[in-house]
Amino acid sequence: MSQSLNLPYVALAVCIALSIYRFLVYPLFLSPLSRIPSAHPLAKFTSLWILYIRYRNLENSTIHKAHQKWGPVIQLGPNELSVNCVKDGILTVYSGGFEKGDWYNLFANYEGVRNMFSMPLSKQHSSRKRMLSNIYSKSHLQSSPTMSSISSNLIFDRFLPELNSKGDTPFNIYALFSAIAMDFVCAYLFGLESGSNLTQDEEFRTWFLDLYDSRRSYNFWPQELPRLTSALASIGINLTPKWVNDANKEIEEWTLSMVDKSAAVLEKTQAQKAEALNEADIGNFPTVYSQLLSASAKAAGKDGPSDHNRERLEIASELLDHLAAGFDTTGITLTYLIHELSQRPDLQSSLRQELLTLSPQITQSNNPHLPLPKSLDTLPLLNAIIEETLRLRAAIPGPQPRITPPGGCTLGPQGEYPNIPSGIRISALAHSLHRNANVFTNPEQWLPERYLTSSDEQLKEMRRWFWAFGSGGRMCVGSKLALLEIKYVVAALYTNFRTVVVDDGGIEQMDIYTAPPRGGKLIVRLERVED
Ligand code: HEM
Repeated sequence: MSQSLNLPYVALAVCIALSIYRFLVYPLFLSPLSRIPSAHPLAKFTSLWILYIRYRNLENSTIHKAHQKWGPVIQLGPNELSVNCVKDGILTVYSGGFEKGDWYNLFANYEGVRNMFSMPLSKQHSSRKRMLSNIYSKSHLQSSPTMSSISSNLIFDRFLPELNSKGDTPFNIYALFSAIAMDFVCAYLFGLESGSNLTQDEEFRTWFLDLYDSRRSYNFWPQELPRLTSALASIGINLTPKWVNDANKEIEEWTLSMVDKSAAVLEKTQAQKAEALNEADIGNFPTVYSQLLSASAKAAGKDGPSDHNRERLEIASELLDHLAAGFDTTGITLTYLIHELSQRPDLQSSLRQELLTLSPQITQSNNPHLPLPKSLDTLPLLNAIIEETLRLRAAIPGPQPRITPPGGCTLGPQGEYPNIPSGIRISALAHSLHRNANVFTNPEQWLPERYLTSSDEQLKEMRRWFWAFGSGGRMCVGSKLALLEIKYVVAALYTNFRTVVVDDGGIEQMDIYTAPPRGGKLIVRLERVED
């Protein structure tokens, strides 16, 4: 009798002992992660702390402060780490074998149609990347007649006329930069005629940018708690408001319309190669669409794709990701570059002097002739200004999560943390890597001069830590396109104008993965420069 009475107490005691072991003793003393410093006292035991930080949009600054306090490897949750070093840090995590997890599912489009960015496994990802890398390479972009025609058209027929139309009226240059960046990327994806024209169509620009921005703060639930989000959705509780899904659908429809126009252009010209087109049509060639279509057909074999609608959605999902990844980031970078340069009139003058050495100069009278892209690469100040903006104001400053592979890994600059198990979420973030004071003196200051006066050794070190485009197999495929368009836009602007900030309220970057100015604007006034 007394024995059976004791049984529940014994069971309770066992449960308590097991819980103490599982939730206190193991994480504090026995887990291979136990020696790694915690970003917060709760991080060893629960993910609630880091979830709260993410929910409040405080992630990048909080993780950075924790790295400054606790070193290059820190624990964010029972199964989550952050690294802030190159050796046994980003070189380990981003060089292969560490797959993407559920966090990237959100970037699939058309109800789950994956694109390169959201493909979890490297095998599938690399086969898609092989289809696309060549057309995004520097050599291809710099020698492509289509890219040359696109650049000339967008700079002379859209961007400069738009700037000229402003007179001395202040305007939001962030919206204009987002527009020209979208037109560049869409023209390369779909061709000039089938792509966007946000630069000249202000009404459409406002519609699109509002639609796009309205969705920004609704990523938390599906990205951080995907299972809870879908479980609640299955019983009718939607954590993402319906209008966000509607906004996504509108953007998807818009992309499909550009895909279909590109298909019609290709069919009309019956050309798969840009070289086959005549001079007038060259800018209308849908480079990326055409490449993806032919590479997919090749991959499908001689019978071609079995489901044409599925193929259309696969292509649209991929291209939608490129336009979204391409316009937002480039617009943000240009905005911060102008914000910084506007505080430095002396540097604007030096930049202009450098730009006047280009041949031909980027003035309306030289329309349609632009200097070659490679001549822009040789301008030290222009390149230093861009590199420094990408460092201090990385458009994607937030963590890029990966999962530790089967077999685990070793972390820490001196390999201090061996035996990290598989299945751990691990990230690095440009925000922190770019603020290492041992590498970038006065890291919080925008100092393009650092690239002009540092020794070769220092420059090499700065470039090892430069991470605005990520690194490894999943690194940004569009980095060379972004740099090309940024250089043309900045060169066109400062050859012809000075910029003066009128209102920079809310210019600070949001503390999120892709980080635009909090206020969504930068109001400037242009002053025409005389020859
Ligand atoms: C200043 C401009 C840009 C910045 C700072 C930037 C930054 C990045 C970063 C950091 C990643 C890796 C993200 C991660 O793994 O979580 C990435 C990936 C990517 N970016 Fe960019 N990007 C820029 C412009 C562009 C442009 C113009 C395109 C147009 C094609 C583009 C397309 C992509 C794609 C498709 C990926 C996924 C690559 C893959 O999964 O292999 N980006 N970008």
